[in-house]
Amino acid sequence: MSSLISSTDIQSSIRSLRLCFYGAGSMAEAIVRGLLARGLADSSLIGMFNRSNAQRLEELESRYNVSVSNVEEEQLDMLQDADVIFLVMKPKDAAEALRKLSAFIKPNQLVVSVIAGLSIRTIEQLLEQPQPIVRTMPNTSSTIGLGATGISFSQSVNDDQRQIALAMFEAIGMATIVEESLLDVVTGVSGSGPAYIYYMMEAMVEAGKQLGLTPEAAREMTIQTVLGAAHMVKATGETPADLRRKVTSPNGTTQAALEVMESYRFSEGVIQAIKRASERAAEMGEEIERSAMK
Ligand SMILES: NC(=O)C1=CN([C@@H]2O[C@H](COP(=O)(O)OP(=O)(O)OC[C@H]3O[C@@H](n4cnc5c(N)ncnc54)[C@H](OP(=O)(O)O)[C@@H]3O)[C@@H](O)[C@H]2O)C=CC1
Ligand SMILES: O=C(O)[C@@H]1CCC=N1
Repeated sequence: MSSLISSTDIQSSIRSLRLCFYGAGSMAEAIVRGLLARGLADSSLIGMFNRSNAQRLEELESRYNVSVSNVEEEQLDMLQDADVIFLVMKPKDAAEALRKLSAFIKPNQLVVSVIAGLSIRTIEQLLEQPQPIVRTMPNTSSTIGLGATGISFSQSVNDDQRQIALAMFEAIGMATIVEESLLDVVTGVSGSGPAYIYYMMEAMVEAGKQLGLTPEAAREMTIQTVLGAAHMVKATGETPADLRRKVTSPNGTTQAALEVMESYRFSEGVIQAIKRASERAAEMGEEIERSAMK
């Protein structure tokens, strides 16, 4: 693969790559949908398979025109023929999947993992050979091109492969290269992050309904408020704290609301939640590492 890329036509180079998605759940779909929507992949070169859910494969085939298979030999062909293999199964299924892959993976095949907690070292252990590995932590907003992805590389990833990986994740949102040791933090902040915002939105909609808004009005007002707030931070370049102060009139409604939030230790709760998510990512990585030793 190293001869494929010049910096000027990286996008067309990526389009010529054969991609295999080992796992066909939410995250695999988010990446495929994002890459296709941005014209950065050719559906005829994408293969996807899962463990047992045939109906899910039919859905993906009809939605994206990708190749799918529930036949083991065909799945092995997809893996063997791929330039890039995406590991998109749950952490608990990773060790078994990687052991299977170790039997035939070739040194030039790029492995891209999105699995929370799973370290490059454990992937290498399970593959039992040096391999170019890109460890990432994206999020589901990649589906609409607004993902946020942290990326780390194994030592054997060459410059072309770095560019390929970076361009793929930049095409489906923003991507930042971080030290591998920080990927668990990225998981806590942005990997799980969309769920925190949805959780907040659920509560805002519920409050609106309880206070008499129709469900539709509560939902629409909440969506626009979150969208507007995120855009304001980005468009103005001001800090969230400054923008918050501009909403908060002395002794007004916002101050009253924020005081209630603080009495429930809202900020502290969010900080502790993100620390716990990141700690949990490390625990999940250790669990896979232990099963790799067996
Ligand atoms: N969801 C999210 O927001 C994010 C998830 N991640 C990471 O992405 C990974 C996938 O998560 P997500 O997409 O949510 O999970 P899903 O449960 O939606 O999908 C997992 C997929 O893996 C398949 N699978 C499991 N074992 C095997 C196997 N041995 N061979 C082939 N396919 C297999 C499952 O098949 P079947 O259904 O047939 O069992 C399913 O298609 C996780 O490791 C997670 O940490 C990272 C960032 C964000
Ligand atoms: O909840 C999880 O474990 C995965 C990782 C990041 C988002 N979802």
